[in-house]
Amino acid sequence: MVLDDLGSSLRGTLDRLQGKTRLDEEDVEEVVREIQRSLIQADVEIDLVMELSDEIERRALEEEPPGGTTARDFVLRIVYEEMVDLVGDSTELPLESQTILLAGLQGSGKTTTAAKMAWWFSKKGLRPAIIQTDTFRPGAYDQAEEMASRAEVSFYGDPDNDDPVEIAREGLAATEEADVHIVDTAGRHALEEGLIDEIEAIDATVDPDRRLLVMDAAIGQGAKDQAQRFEEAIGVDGVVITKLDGTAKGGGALTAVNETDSSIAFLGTGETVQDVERFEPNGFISRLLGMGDLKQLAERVERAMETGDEEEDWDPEDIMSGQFTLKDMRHQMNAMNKMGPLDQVLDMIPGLGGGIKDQLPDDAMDVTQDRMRSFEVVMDSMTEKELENPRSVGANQVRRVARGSGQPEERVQELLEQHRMMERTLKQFQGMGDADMQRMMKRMEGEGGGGMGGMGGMGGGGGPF
Ligand SMILES: Nc1nc2c(ncn2[C@@H]2O[C@H](COP(=O)(O)OP(=O)(O)OP(=O)(O)O)[C@@H](O)[C@H]2O)c(=O)[nH]1
Repeated sequence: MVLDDLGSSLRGTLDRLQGKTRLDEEDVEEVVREIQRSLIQADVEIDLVMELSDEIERRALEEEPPGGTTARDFVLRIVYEEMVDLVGDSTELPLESQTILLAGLQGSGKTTTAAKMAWWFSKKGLRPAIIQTDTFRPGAYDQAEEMASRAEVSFYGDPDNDDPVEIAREGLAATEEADVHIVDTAGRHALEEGLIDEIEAIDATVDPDRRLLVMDAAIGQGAKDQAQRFEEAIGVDGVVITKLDGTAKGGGALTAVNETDSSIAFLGTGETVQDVERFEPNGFISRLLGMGDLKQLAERVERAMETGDEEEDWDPEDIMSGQFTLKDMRHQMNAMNKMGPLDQVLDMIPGLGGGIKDQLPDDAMDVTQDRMRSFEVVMDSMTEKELENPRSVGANQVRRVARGSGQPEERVQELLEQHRMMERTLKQFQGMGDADMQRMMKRMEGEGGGGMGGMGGMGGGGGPF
């Protein structure tokens, strides 16, 4: 899909930040370089690339990662927010009577998009009509009529009339029973004066509620000039990016959005009238970065910032007294991102510290780090409710979380099983008084300190991770 390169190379760079809770300039420069490289490859205009990457760099160096947030999540949230800010929300398209004018170069996909949008509006219960004013390209009328019948919507054109403005006027009158009028216009190979004059005349006649610039995803560096000219001529309220089902990157359309201070309305993903998607920034950017549901992650980091340093608020004794949630597990995993984490956590829990840490096998942490990384990615795609109450997670949620995180369902199940095991172990400790706790620790140490007893070792399987 769009900007796929950004997803894979950026993911690699961000994963290298996995164990860090603080960012140095070198880390940030590496992430920014990756973003610049990928956006340029995706045909985003260079000035826009520099503007975006400067802001990411500034924020990553100036802003404090909130407690309990890894450097990777912190940078990811910044990249996500800046990308969403760049593409903006989808163009407002109220489900009510309106007239929409489509403009764009020859072959950009206007006629196809007119039929796709008409089909989309008809599925929303509205009565759309397409008005075909292209008198320039032979065959335009027949193609438009054919596509309108495939979309099963009203159509108006006049193959015997060579005045597009008159066709537009007559078309509005002839389809007055429709509530959404989509006016398709002629394209040209380039931004000729004739094209601009014609589109200005049609615009003045139909006085549309919305003007959408239709752009082929492959447009590349030419997007800026094209967007500027149509913006000057009629003003652009939104962009439709077509042919995203091909290899094209679509970055040029991001330039057009920036240049016209507009937004993206639809994505064209094939030649049939059903191959159309309403633009949605969260899904678009999350898919783009290949990082599961980033909106969840961004909101979680946001909450960590609002509630202060969660790490300071979190008292490991909490897990001995109440419900043990996946958030507690995440805290422990974040603590593990620092130095010798479980040791610290154990030291924080009365009676659980002492000689146990010397019993942990050396490679335990390494095995745990790998599994922790994938557990983190899984948790990034879980809702607050699921994190608070993992026992409520059923088969459907497991499927959704696996899809959103890009992890196998088995990994999601493994996380839930590890949580249940850890919770069971902790319940054994909860009923104990300090004296009992001490006696238990002596017994465990007496048995060669077999790891954490019910908490298991740190190796694969059987342990809390
Ligand atoms: N694969 C793919 N092809 C598309 C898409 N949108 C349009 N096309 C194809 O691109 C070609 C041009 O589409 P049109 O809708 O005729 O483009 P136009 O802007 O109306 O062209 P003019 O009428 O000459 O100005 C056609 O072969 C369409 O089938 C898309 O999203 N994906």
